[in-house]
Parts: sequence; C-alpha cells; structure tokens
Amino acid sequence: MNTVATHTASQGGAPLLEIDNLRIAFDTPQGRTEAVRGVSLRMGRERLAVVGESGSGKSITFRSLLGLLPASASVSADRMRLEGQDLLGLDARAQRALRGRRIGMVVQDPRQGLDPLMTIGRQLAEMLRLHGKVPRQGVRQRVRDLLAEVHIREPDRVADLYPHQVSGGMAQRAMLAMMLSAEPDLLIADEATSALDAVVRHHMLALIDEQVRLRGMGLILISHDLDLVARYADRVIVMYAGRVMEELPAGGMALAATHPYTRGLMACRPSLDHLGEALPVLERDPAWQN
Ligand SMILES: Nc1ncnc2c1ncn2[C@@H]1O[C@H](COP(=O)(O)OP(=O)(O)OP(=O)(O)O)[C@@H](O)[C@H]1O
Repeated sequence: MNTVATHTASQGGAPLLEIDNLRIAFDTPQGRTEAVRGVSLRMGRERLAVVGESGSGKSITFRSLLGLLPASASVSADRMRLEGQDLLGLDARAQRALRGRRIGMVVQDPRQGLDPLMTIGRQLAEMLRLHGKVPRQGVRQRVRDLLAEVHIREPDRVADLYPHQVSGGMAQRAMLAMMLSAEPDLLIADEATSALDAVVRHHMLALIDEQVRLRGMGLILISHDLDLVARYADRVIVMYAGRVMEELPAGGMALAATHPYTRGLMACRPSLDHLGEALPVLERDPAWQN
C-alpha cells in the first residue's frame, strides 16, 4: 500500500498536511539513488507516528517539507500542502518563514537546534522578536512563561545558562520551548527522545503530548520505538525502502498489522517479559521494494 487514505480534516476544511506522490532522489558519486518513492499521506491535527527501519526514508520525507535536505537531493511531488498552502516551489526565504512559524521540529540532539554561544533565554527572546508575536516589553515574561510551560522549574536561572550547561533532557525542553514560541500548527519530533534514558524519554514525550493537546497542533512522531508510538500516537504509518507499506491505528498496531514487514517489526521488539531470549531476525522480501 502506498497511500494513507485516512483523511482527518483540520479546521477550515483543508487537511493540515497533504502529500501526494513525494519522491526524493540523491545524486551520489555512484549515480542517482531514489530514497523516497511515491509517498502520499494526509493528516489533520492528530498524532501521526512514522516507523520503519533505518534508511527507510522517515526523516528525509519530513525534512523535505522544510527544505532541510542537502543540495544533492531532488524533491518532486504532485502535491505538498499545509492547510491548503502550497509548499512546493517556495523560495528559500519563504521556506525559512514556514519553518519558523508553522512547522516546528524537535530533533534527537537538541544542541543541533540551539546556538552554543547564546544563553537559552536570549535565544528564546530572539525567536519571539523574530516572530513578532509578543510586544517588546513582554518578551522577558514570555521567555519565563515558555520555559515554565515546558516544565522547567527555575526558568529565570535556566534562561541565563548556555546550552552546554544543561542536561540533555533540559536542552530538549529548551528546544521545544523555542519551537513553541512560534505557535506552530505542526510539530515534527524526529527521534526526539532516543538520546535520552528511558525515564527522561517518557517525560519528554509526555510533555510533547501535553503541548500538542493543549495547543491543538498536529504531531508527527518519527521513531523506532513501537512502544512509545503505541502510547503517544493515534495513527502509525510504516515505511520501508522509501514507501509507505501500511497505515495502522497506533493502539491496536499488533492486531491490525497485515503486512509481513510490519508483523516482523512487531515481533522483533525487545520485551521485558522475554528478557534474555533471542529476538527473531527481521526478514525482508525483495518484492516489497516494488
Ligand atoms: N545526503 C544524502 N546523500 C545520499 N543519500 C542520502 C542522503 N541523506 C539520506 N540519504 C539516503 O536516504 C535514505 C533515507 O534516509 P532517512 O534519513 O530518511 O532514513 P530514516 O528512515 O530516517 O533512518 P533513521 O531511522 O536511521 O534516521 C537512506 O537510505 C539514506 O542513505
């Protein structure tokens, strides 16, 4: 299956995100390789997870929305729209504006998204000024509020710290606060928690979840962790070799999975109930590539 048919319309009629027949190829010294091969999906202000093995095209599919691919990538699609706004053919400036305002992205290494030379508070203040959503005299208070909204307990103290002075979990919260400062419609969390330990990971996902619900945003959760996905997503798309193999409700994933690749993915999950037992090897069929 290559098209995610479920169509959850967002307010105003148009779906939050529509992608039809997205293709991404890279020019490499060995020739051209097609990494994404005709992905189509629609989503509303819901929580959509994207799973699939390494290299299946999860990250680049959603990075392409933001123009975050290297120059060696060629992107084409029949349609790519955010609430009806055409994302194809935007120039670099318009793409930056979109990235800043309507789509936020939280990545695995928060320090990638934070400037090491600026305190967290100053970075947040600059973002707020850039988006012009808060009057000048209100910026300081808004910085404090945003840090408190991501459950940072001593916002004034943390605002004065540089990214290297805080823990990984705290840096991710700060990055989330930066993204939220623009009041985006769609948040992309790309393996946002995999660099953290299990407890901190759940806290971060729970925080993202809370903010997504409070603000009525759409969430795209790109992850390898099927247990996290079952907990924090409504729907799941499963990618393999640059295509969408199937779409499932997150809750009943194991029951609903029909594609042998997805069933294999489920079976290969480590479980506390079977500690010490060998995991099955994920088998692949060349026919799935077609
Ligand atoms: N700059 C690049 N040049 C050539 N190929 C690339 C480049 N970036 C990504 N690719 C290829 O695109 C494919 C998809 O990459 P992508 O990062 O989207 O995978 P992924 O599913 O997100 O994997 P992971 O879970 O490991 O992050 C991979 O096969 C990768 O080799």
